[in-house]
Amino acid sequence: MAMLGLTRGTDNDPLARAISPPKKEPSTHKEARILAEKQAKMISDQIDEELKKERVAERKGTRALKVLILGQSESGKSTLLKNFQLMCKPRAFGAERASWRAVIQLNIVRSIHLILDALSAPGTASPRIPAELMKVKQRLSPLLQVEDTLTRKLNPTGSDEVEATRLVPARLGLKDGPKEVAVHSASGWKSAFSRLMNTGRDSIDTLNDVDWNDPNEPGAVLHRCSEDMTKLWQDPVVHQILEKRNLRIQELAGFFLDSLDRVTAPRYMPTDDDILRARLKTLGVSEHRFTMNSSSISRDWRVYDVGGQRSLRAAWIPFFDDVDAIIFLAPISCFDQVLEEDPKVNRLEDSFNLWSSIVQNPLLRQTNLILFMNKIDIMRQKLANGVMLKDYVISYQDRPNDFENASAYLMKKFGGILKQKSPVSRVFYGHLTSVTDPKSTSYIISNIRDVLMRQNLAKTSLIV
Ligand SMILES: Nc1nc2c(ncn2[C@@H]2O[C@H](COP(=O)(O)OP(=O)(O)OP(=O)(O)O)[C@@H](O)[C@H]2O)c(=O)[nH]1
Ligand SMILES: [Mg+2]
Repeated sequence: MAMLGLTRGTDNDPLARAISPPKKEPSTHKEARILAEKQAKMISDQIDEELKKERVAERKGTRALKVLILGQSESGKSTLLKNFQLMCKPRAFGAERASWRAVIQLNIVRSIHLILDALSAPGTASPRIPAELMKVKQRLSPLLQVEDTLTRKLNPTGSDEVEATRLVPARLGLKDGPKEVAVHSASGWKSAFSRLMNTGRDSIDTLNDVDWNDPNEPGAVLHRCSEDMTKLWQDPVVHQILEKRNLRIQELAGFFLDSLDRVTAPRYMPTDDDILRARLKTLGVSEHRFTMNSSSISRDWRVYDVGGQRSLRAAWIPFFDDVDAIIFLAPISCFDQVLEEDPKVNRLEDSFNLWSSIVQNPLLRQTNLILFMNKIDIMRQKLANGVMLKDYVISYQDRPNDFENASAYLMKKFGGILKQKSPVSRVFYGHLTSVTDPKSTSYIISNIRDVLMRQNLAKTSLIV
């Protein structure tokens, strides 16, 4: 690796000029500069050494397998990554349990905020709100105040790691909406959070991180509002209004309103299942290292989780180089939904287009493409509730509106795109998944692991 700053005297080079020391440098500055340069050289040498090792390992065929998880926003990428963590690093996964509580609380507040917005939204077709429900609505107003406190809790050091934007429920005709919190990496915010928890403040219940003496503490506010939230969620008028506005809160990412009693209890600790259901949007790309074992072979994997929102997709491309496999998540239950970032685009259509551009990409010719048709649990429910696939996918025509036929049809469509658009002929690996179910997901991950490791072993023995 070239060391900038150690080679001087190139007067014509503007970069060298800009970083060279002043002609009359005081001796203390000179010493500090020389020390800094020595340290920089040491770091540079270490990086060179690591790169050398990586290249040697690569030649021997033992470099880490590189796997990218791709798909649109809310497709389940970070949830799939949590499954990898649960399988390969269960202790670390468990140690981070408490950090997820604030995310779950924020998810609850978001659902309630959306319902309250729907009740306040203008619209003559909505039923009249009974006086008792109005009182519940009023008593729940402190909940909306804790959104900011919760966001700050997720970002105790005030870093750029965490961002919060307001969702604008355009369909409701309102200016303001609940908060959507997003993070840059899957681990930074958690370690900042646990550092705060380990400061040992006496007044705080460290197991729960809840200061019960503070009336504004989110955990305490949620606990106090629990009964009213349940009343709101179970009210038939509320359900009529939500139905009229076509708002299916139970399908929202991070839905916990059916478990309010448990999740708002004073000593609540998120379960594995809760963590898999918690929603925290990803910004940027984060790398995660796992050691995978298959038939007595052990291999390092680097798994990359990315942000799926449209504006974040350009950041995927630098990671396409040398990638062994892409797991592409297409949430098929979203066939009747539009993108949050662009309400003109149907989500399933977006998944087809994205899949199509990935299978065609020349940089990915050598890459295994594995499709997860995800959220099949929601898909089953939706079709059973009578939402018609043919209303959104015209080519489905009069085929039966059941899960078996619908999923087989969509799988064929994804497979067809691969066959038609891929520049090389390749195997189509397609799975029906529900990545919030850790049991079936770990079974699928094990299958993929075995296929990739066997394939890589075959390649290595050809090389040797
Ligand atoms: N019911 C159900 N929910 C799922 C499934 N997969 C993911 N989810 C939920 O969908 C939400 C979104 O999942 P994420 O993993 O955060 O989505 P993402 O693809 O990482 O989204 P971005 O970070 O915005 O790109 C989470 O609340 C998950 O719990 C599934 O198969 N079934
Ligand atoms: Mg994510």
